Amino acid sequence: MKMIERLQHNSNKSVGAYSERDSKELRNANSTFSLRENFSRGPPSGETMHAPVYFPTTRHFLWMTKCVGMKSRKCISRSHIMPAVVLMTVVCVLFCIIQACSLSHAGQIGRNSSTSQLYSLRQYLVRNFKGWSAQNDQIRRLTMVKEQNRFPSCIIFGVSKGGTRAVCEYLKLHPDVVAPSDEIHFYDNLTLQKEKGVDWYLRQMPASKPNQITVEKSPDYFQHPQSARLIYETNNCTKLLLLLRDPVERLISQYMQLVEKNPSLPAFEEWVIDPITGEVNVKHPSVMVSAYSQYLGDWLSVFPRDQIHIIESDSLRVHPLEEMKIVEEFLKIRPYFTEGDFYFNVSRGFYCNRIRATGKTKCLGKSKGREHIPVKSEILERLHKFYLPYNQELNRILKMKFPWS
Ligand SMILES: Nc1ncnc2c1ncn2[C@@H]1O[C@H](COP(=O)(O)OS(=O)(=O)O)[C@@H](OP(=O)(O)O)[C@H]1O
Repeated sequence: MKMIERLQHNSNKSVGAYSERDSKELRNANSTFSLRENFSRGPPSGETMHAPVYFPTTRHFLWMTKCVGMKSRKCISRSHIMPAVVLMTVVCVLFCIIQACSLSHAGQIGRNSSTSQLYSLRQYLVRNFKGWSAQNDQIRRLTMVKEQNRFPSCIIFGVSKGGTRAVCEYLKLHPDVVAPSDEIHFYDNLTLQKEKGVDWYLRQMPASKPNQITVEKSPDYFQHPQSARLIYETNNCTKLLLLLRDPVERLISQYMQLVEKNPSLPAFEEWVIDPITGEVNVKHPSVMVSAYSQYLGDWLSVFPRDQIHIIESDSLRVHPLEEMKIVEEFLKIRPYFTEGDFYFNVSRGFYCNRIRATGKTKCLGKSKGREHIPVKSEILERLHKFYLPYNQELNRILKMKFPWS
């Protein structure tokens, strides 16, 4: 205490005149006082506020009166500046990363899982800090990157094994198109509709900019009785893409997929022919999906014909560029596809893509283009005969003719 009194006594000395020994002692003295203790004591009687440097509680007092208000440069020492610079650098770097991820998600930069995680972090921060959110919106307005989740303008609604993945992947190359990477299966799943609702469906769509359209592909919508009406109720302007393939080929393709998942499935002939009646087994939903006319009526009773574009699968396989140009026109997106975007991959047996930005090639996964089992001609004939009336009805409804109908 003696030492403190001496220091208080010296309080009218100038800072410069203060000896190094004194300041060392002052530091030690201050460190023995708790913050609360010092403030409750207040300045000793007779002590004036203009020289708080020499008051025993100087350190805390300084922080309260000068440093916090940043009015005095004296109190900003090197030990304060360095952490502040480091902190500001970290904040700036984080801000840049998060903004970059935002752009990336909007399709400006390549996407990967870590950027989408950071994008989610950014979304979380934006939601939670309203001030930052307002600032962020302003930045977005200024940079014209107004990205948001939108309901699909186009749904590839069927048919399963018709080449739906190929069309979706081709479309995703177009800069004006975004699409979820997976099938959403919302309109063919009553539980999803009841429990999660249409807001959930919207959240599954990737963010898009105003000049982009969203495309979704879930080929099982085609045979689901409620899908057409539900899609129309969500967005009656939705354009629909339908791929139709030779019904027998489509059935064999689906059987190949089923048998890969369940190797104990009977051989194709036994599976497709009902052992009791000796007729085509209509109990298999997969058999009936190829009876296209059965389902198409539902869609045409809800959607105007000009909102549905039909692609014949074999034509897409052989002439992808021509078919995609027609799709561009149908979707009213700017012409983008050129010959250089497609190349025939001999080992896969279909066209794959060449990515413009990187020059790399991109093919569909191994689950596409499975080798088909050989089927006896007698079974093939029976199947063609079975589908004939459905194909004729299809021609009548669509006023079109297909190579297999
Ligand atoms: N470019 C192109 N054009 C036309 N068809 C193509 C193309 N690329 C792949 N395929 C064939 O599409 C079949 C898979 O169809 P989907 O993608 O609709 O299958 S799925 O319903 O999503 O599982 C699948 O049929 P299978 O060969 O019978 O497996 C593919 O061969």
